[in-house]
Amino acid sequence: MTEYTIPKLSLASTWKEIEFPPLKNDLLLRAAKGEETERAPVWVMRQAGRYLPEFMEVRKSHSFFECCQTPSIASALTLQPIDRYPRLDASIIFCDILVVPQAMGLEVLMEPSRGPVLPNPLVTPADFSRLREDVDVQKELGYLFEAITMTRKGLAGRVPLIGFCGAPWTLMAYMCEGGGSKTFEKSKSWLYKYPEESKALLLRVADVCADLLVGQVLAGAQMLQVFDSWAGELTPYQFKTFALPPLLHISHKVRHVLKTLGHPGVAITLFAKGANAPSTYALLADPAVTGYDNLGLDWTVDPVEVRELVGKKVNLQGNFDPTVLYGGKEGIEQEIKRASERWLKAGGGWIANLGHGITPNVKPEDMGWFLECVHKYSARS
Ligand SMILES: Cc1c2[nH]c(c1CCC(=O)O)Cc1[nH]c(c(CCC(=O)O)c1C)Cc1[nH]c(c(CCC(=O)O)c1C)Cc1[nH]c(c(C)c1CCC(=O)O)C2
Repeated sequence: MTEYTIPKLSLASTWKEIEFPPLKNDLLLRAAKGEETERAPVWVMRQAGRYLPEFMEVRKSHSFFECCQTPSIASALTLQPIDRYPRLDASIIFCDILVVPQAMGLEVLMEPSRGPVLPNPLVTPADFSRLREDVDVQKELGYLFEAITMTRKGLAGRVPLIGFCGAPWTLMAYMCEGGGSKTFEKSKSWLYKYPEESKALLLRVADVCADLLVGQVLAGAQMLQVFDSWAGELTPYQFKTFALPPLLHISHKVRHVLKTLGHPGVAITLFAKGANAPSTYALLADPAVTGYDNLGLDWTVDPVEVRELVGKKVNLQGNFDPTVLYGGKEGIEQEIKRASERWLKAGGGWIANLGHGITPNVKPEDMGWFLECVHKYSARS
């Protein structure tokens, strides 16, 4: 693969001409630069999702991927939580990580009871022949760029807009398993049986991810996040050997291409869920090396302990237990107070978030209360 080929994107030459309303709340962007902000900016993974009645209403008449692929719907869904919760400090574009395998030529369905299903997964490396050689991100995923520009205008500067993609290992897991998995039998056996082919696949996926992220930034995304939801399935050795190189390809390519196009660049967050070995943190501690300014933490770690391991160069995001939202008003308040004290003790840039996505049975008013508590208890005196 030629390193860092400039993707063919319609916005490559025109991005400077798009005019956006000025940003009124820059808390997120400041925390992502390492500032110890007056209180933590807060947003939630999957904040536009099934716990919101207004989301379910739209889903009655549109399939999941129809929502992703129709810019006006994706934009409306992104704005739903922002309209409902004035305390949110960021929006994240409505889409899914699995649009990358789709762009590479695999069919992906979203089944109501099972979640994502890929009816024809990759079984052996011979199946690479079913993947597109050169993925034209503009052609396959241009709808996402359109949705981003539309959404950033619709936000009217209320909060910044985050673009995202899945991490290559997590996407490979879906592409080989054919959907979610408890054992990761198929995808992990690839790492043992076909290590070199796995690396090649991961890099191919990474290249598409990088182009997708570049396109999102040119379209107006003000920050980026890479979701490695299944990083915790890997041994620390496998994370270093298989997951990390393509993650670095993404961040370095995104930075290189944006610079080449005269763009100042944006902060990038890596959420490698479950990648909590001290030796893994050591690999991710320096943004100058990794290209990732922020690390998203899941709820199983303590921010003071992580801060001791990573130092202060990298900013941290997280990591309230997602099930705290089922804890009732008092339970929510107590836990946000307790956990916020740990975060303030940890110091450095902090973006408040849950340690994983918000789940469908959360009551919308409890989400509102959670946000209120974060505003209160994350304040630095
Ligand atoms: C692993 C993963 C996926 N998708 C994503 C991840 C990484 C984050 C994580 O670990 O949760 C990322 C994602 N998916 C979605 C977003 C939108 C932006 C946001 O965070 O609000 C984002 C950032 C919408 C979605 N993606 C999905 C929904 C719900 C599906 C529906 O409407 O039927 C939404 C709102 C579907 C989806 N998509 C995926 C799964 C496993 C599921 C089923 C689980 C579920 O239903 O919650 C794959």
